[in-house]
Amino acid sequence: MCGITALLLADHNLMASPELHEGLGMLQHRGQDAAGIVTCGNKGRLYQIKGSGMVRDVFDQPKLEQLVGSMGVGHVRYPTAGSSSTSEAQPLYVNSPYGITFAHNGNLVNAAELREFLDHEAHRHINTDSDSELLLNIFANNLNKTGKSRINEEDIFTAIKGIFDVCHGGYACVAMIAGFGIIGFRDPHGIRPIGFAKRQSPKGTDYMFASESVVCDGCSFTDFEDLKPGEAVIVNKNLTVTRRELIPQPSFSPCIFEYVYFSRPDSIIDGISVYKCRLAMGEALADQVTKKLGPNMDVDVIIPVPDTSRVAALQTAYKLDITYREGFIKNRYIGRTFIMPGQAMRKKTVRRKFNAMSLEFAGKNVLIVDDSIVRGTTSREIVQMARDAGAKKVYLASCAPAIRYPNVYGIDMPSPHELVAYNKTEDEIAEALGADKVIFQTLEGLVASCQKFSPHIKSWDASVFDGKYISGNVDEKYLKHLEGLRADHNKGVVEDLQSPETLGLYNFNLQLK
Ligand SMILES: O=P(O)(O)OC[C@H]1O[C@H](OP(=O)(O)OP(=O)(O)O)[C@H](O)[C@@H]1O
Ligand SMILES: NC(=O)CC[C@H](N)C(=O)O
Ligand SMILES: [Mg+2]
Repeated sequence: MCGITALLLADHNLMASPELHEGLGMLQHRGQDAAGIVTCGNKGRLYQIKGSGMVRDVFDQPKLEQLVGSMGVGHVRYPTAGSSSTSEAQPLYVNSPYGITFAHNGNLVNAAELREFLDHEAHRHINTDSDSELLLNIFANNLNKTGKSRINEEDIFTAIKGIFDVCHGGYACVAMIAGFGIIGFRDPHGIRPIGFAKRQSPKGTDYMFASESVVCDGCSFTDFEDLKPGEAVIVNKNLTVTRRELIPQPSFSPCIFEYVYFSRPDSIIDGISVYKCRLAMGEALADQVTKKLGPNMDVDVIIPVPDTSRVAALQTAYKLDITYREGFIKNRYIGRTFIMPGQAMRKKTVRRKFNAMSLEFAGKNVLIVDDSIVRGTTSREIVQMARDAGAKKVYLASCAPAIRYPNVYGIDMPSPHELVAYNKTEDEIAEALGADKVIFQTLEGLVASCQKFSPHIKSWDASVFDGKYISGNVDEKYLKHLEGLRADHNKGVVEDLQSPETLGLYNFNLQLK
């Protein structure tokens, strides 16, 4: 999952970079590998700072001051294609036509086909293994077909419709055309989230796009609206907003994992409060716990795995009328582990990140609640820590069902063999994690927890739970190919091969020193 944002200020004498930077800080939980901002000055010149690491590693005050201009785009990255090399940090840029910068959240499932088309037919040079570079070049190629020296909104809508026709997978995108304005669009299934909001200022209305509403809230924008599946919104530098649904009958299937784990609880995505969904997941989980452990269960205390499971775990405890306690203390300076690259780093980090307080575990039967169990990295360590802290019995409950299938739409889970639940029964999973029992949410329970707040959403991308992929182009052959490219044990090999020429065309990382 990546985070994207774009901002256009009504007052052309102000700078967009400070708020883009703040916005990226609020999206940090969506990507920790790289961050970047590109702004556009009044003469149509672009200014870029991007590099590997967290937002705080890439930017400082002097750098932000170099990013002049009242409009810009920003990105935080969690790679799902290519490598974590700095050369694939976003936003990406092509000078022809018109000077386009681009930021993408999601993943394409027909990247190989697009790459071939761009090479053989469009004759566009692709410099990295990033699928986002392909999306950008399809957009550029479509815009180029106008043959015009200056384009208008119609041309942009036609170019985006052209993307929808050929690019399959999950994609929420923002773009900026130099001297023209900013654009947001969302794939025809609306798998990945994006919305936009406005703010009155003395010179007119400012506009902001963001992956999550929390960014717009935090920057005092109001009237946040999600983009519809297959919709594009253009805000030009004269502050005219034009929006169009480019797919007549889109099939809306937003990613349900946004509600389980990815999004911040204080975001409203597609009209649904993530916080409320997590409370509902906690309640539904309580029913499963009762079913599996019986109404007279021997659980003394419920303990969440910080951070994401807290909201749901509290509600599970409330519904079961069992004491809730924060037994694991998390080091607040260590980021999310699931989105870190490589199993070795994830494992090491989990161990350093948590500390179990014996006074909450010693001599007790504990029910540990997490939002999801994916590779089992967290659960394995947590269960052991609970035992080391003196727990008698350790039950483990997950607010999401067992994850048994890869994700292909922007979450880096490319290999079923890395998933702890793959090909295992619940008892086998419990054994693998060292728990006395594991209890999973049912898929019906999860869907109902989100659906109750969103009767307008009839279908969800729940592919990691049920193996049903909404877009075309996902078959056994593709899944094998993806696993070959991106499974943890292969990723290292690919990255080594690319090294050391991963500096990127503009050597932007040299500016960072
Ligand atoms: O089974 P695993 O492969 O370990 O993945 C699942 C765990 O990873 C996530 O936590 P993370 O530390 O990324 O973020 P959080 O602090 O938001 O909970 C998630 O909340 C689970 O705890
Ligand atoms: N997680 C994402 O959204 C990743 C975007 C894009 N596929 C990349 O790897 O950069
Ligand atoms: Mg967690």
